[in-house]
Amino acid sequence: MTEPVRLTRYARGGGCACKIPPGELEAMVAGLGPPSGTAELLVGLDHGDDAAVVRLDARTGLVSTADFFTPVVDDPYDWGRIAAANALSDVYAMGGTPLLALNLLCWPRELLPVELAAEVLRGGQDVARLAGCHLAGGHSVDDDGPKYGLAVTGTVRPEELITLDAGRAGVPLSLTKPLGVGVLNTRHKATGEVFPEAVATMSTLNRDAARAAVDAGIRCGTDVTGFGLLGHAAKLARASRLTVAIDVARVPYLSGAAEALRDGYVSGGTRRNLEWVTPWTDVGPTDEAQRLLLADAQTSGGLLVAGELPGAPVVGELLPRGEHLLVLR
Ligand SMILES: Nc1ncnc2c1ncn2[C@@H]1O[C@H](COP(=O)(O)OP(=O)(O)OP(=O)(O)O)[C@@H](O)[C@H]1O
Ligand SMILES: [Mg+2]
Repeated sequence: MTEPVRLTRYARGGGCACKIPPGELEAMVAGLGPPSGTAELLVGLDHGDDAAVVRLDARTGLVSTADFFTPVVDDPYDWGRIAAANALSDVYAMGGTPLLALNLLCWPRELLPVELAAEVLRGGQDVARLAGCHLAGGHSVDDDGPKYGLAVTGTVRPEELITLDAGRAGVPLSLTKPLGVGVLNTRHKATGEVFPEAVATMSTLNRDAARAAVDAGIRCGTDVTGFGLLGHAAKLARASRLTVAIDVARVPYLSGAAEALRDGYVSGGTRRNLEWVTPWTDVGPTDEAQRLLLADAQTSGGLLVAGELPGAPVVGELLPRGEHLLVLR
């Protein structure tokens, strides 16, 4: 009998933890200069929002994003579902509705059977179907390691756009999924243990959370992915020219997250996230373990929105800009 393939063995950093760190990414794209096209650009590169948006007409914006990454779990079907939910999330995070998606697939043909790639794509297709989004094409290349994701196009009503720079002081911050998938995925990669709760949260669409946010009139937010709660909160604070206070005791975690951290399952991406935010952070009463969990690199994480949503815990508040971008309290 042959051993089942462990897909995470073929991943350097897993999932959104394989993203280029925030500081390096910003330095890299800074040289691009301002975008220039004929359509009115509603959201561009200014603040590193979740997707780009151009105006089609008075009532419609076109939302465009692409996301792909290395395996976060060994099961190819689950990885496909997670990668698709994560890619679609950037459209939801802008207050939009995904309409059309294309597969982006890198596959080491000589190392891994093509049947596994078909399972990955089947997972992506099933999640796109749940989202009511056509998955109707893509691009595939032979590569050293597997990577999968989607390019997604959607629409948004311009007045319903959710962006990083629309925050106002005094507004509470809500988080729609628990943290901890980074440390649990790191443990899964090292030991093969499966964490069904983590797989379930990562493959859950942010569609309902986004709809609730738009209906509640929320206009500021993002999804919490590779830069962790602290990294994404810092981007929101910077873009909105505010300070974000995080009420540490209110932040929800998946079960097993604290143990995984204690047992040392911390990705390099998480450590880089914490290093990136530390110069701008008042760490308050927190210890390093708490800060690492708050900076845990998420894959297909929840929405962090400025406002209150039924069923989502309030984890902090927007404050007038003080000495720090982030205050942990
Ligand atoms: N190579 C690149 N060229 C131009 N812009 C880039 C490039 N890579 C990333 N960006 C932009 O930088 C910003 C931050 O990217 P990042 O991938 O962190 O955000 P995201 O798309 O919200 O990802 P996530 O799926 O993790 O939520 C986005 O506005 C993205 O479009
Ligand atoms: Mg995003």
